[in-house]
Amino acid sequence: MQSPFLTPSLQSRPDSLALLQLRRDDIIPTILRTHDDEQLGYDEGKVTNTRYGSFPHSTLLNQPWGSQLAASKVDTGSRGRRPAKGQKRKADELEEGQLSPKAPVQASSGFLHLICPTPESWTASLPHRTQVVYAPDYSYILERLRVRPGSTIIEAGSGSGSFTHAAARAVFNGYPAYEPATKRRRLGKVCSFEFHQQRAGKVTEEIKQHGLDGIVQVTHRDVYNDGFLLGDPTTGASPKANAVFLDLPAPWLALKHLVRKPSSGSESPLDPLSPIHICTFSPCLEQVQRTISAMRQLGWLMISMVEVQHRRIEVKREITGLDAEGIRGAVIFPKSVDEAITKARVVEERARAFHDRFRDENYKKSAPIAKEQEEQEDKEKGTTDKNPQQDNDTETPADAALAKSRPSPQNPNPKPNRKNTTPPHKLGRLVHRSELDLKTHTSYLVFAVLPRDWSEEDELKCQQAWPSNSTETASQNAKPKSKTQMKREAKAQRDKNKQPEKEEKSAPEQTGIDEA
Ligand SMILES: C[S@@+](CC[C@H](N)C(=O)[O-])C[C@H]1O[C@@H](n2cnc3c(N)ncnc32)[C@H](O)[C@@H]1O
Repeated sequence: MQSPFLTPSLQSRPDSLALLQLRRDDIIPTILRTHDDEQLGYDEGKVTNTRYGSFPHSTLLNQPWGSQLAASKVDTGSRGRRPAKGQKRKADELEEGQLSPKAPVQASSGFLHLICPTPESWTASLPHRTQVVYAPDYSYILERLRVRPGSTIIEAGSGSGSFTHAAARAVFNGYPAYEPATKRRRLGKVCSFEFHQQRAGKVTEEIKQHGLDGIVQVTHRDVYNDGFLLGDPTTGASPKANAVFLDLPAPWLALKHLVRKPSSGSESPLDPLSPIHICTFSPCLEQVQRTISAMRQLGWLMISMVEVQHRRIEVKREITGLDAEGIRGAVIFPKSVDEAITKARVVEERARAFHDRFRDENYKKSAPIAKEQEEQEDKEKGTTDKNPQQDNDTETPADAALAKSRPSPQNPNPKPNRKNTTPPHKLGRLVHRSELDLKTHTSYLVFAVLPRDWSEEDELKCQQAWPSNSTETASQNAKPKSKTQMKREAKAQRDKNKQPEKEEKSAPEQTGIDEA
C-alpha cells in the first residue's frame, strides 16, 4: 500500500486516511470506508459525527482534496433499537450485503473540508497518548540532524508517533516493496523504539494503516537497558543509523549504547562510514546538563543547546473608522483627529438641538407673551428676515463640511460621503501580532556530532588521495593505488613510526650513559 503521507493521490480513496477539518485547529482523522466496520447501524454506512453535523463516508469518498463538503441527514432512529425475534440488526444486514447503504440526504447546514494527510496535519489531529513533538520543533530538528532521503534515523520513544511521521517523510527514498534498495541508492528508514507496550502496539497499528510499514520499524524495547539493535538486543542487526533523536525522560542513560565500540562487545547501531548527528529533547535544564556531561565523556563533539521559541504571527487588515459600520471585524472608532472632531460636533449639535427643543416647549407653555416680545425685538433688529444667500457667502470650508455632516430628518446618522475605489481585501491598516495560544511545550534541544570511525588505513587512504605536500596537478596525475598496495604502504609506514622508539630504547647502551 502506498502512503498518503508520501505519495498523495489527487482525491480521497477507500481504506485510506483522510483528515476532516472543521475549523483551523480542529481536525478529525478517519479511515474512509465503503462499509461500517464498527457496525453502528446507520442506513448510510459508516458515518463520522462532528459538532457541525454527520458525514457519511459515501459523501467523503473519491472527492478532490480540499473540497468543502456538506453535512447529511442520517438515519439514527433505528440505531441501538433491539430487533424483533428472528429479525436481524440493520448493521448485520448491511455487513452481509443484503442491504445497500442508503443515499444520504444533504442537511441544511454544516460543512467541513477534506484534507490530505501530512505529518503537520497529523500532529494537529492525532490521538494524544503522550506529550508530542510539534511541527516547529521537528522541522528544525530534522534539518539540524541532516536527515535526507535515504538516511536512517533512530528514534526513542515513539510516544504518539508525531515525530515518527515527520521523520518517515524526511527519509523516504522509495518503497522497499516496489523499488528495493541498490548499492548506489539507500532507502530511508526510521527505527523507532518504545518501552510502553500499548503505545508501541498503537504506533505499529497506525504505521500500518498509513502505509508506512516498509519505512518505519517499531520495536518494543527499554532502550536504557537493551540499546538500539534491531531484533535481538545483543545479537540483532545494526540499523547503521546516521541520525538519532532521543525524546526520553533520561536520555543520558541511553547514550552508552550510541558509541562506535559498545562495551558489551555487540555491534554498534551507528553507521561506521558517516558522522552521527544526535538531538535530545528535554523539558528542563537539569536534564540538559546531565545529557551534555554524558556526551562529553563519550566523545561527542560540537555540543550545543537550542530552545525553539516559535510564534505564529497573525497578519490581518484592521479597518478602523466611523464610516466602517457594517463591515465584519471593523473597529468603529474615529481613525483621525478630523473624524473625531466632526463626530464630536455632530454629537454636540444634536444635544443642543434637543435641549433647544425642550427649552422652547417649556417656554411656549410658560411665557407666550414673552415670545411675542422676542419676535417684536427681532423684527426691530431685522434678524428674522435673514437672507440665506448672505449666510452661505460667509461660510468657511470647515463649516460647509460640518453642515454636510449635520443630522437632518432624512439622515440622522450622517457618514462622510467619500467614494472608495479600494478593493475590500485591501481596506484598512495591515497589522500583525503573535498568537499566544500556540500548541507547543518547552523543549531544550541538545545537538551534537560523533565523528566517523577513523583507522590508520583510512588516514593513509586520505593522505594518498589528497597529499598535503604535492601540487594539485601532481595529485591529479597520480595513478589510483590498489588495496593491497595501500595496505603494504600502511604497514611500511607503521614500521617506520616504530623505528625511532627502538632506537631510543637502545640508545643508552650505544652511548654508554648507563655505564658512566
Ligand atoms: C514524550 S514521549 C515521546 C513523544 C514522541 N516523540 C512524539 O512525538 O509523539 C516519550 C516516550 O518515551 C517512552 N520511553 C520512556 N522511557 C523509555 C525507555 N527506556 N525506552 C523506550 N521508550 C521509553 C515513553 O513511554 C513515552 O512514550
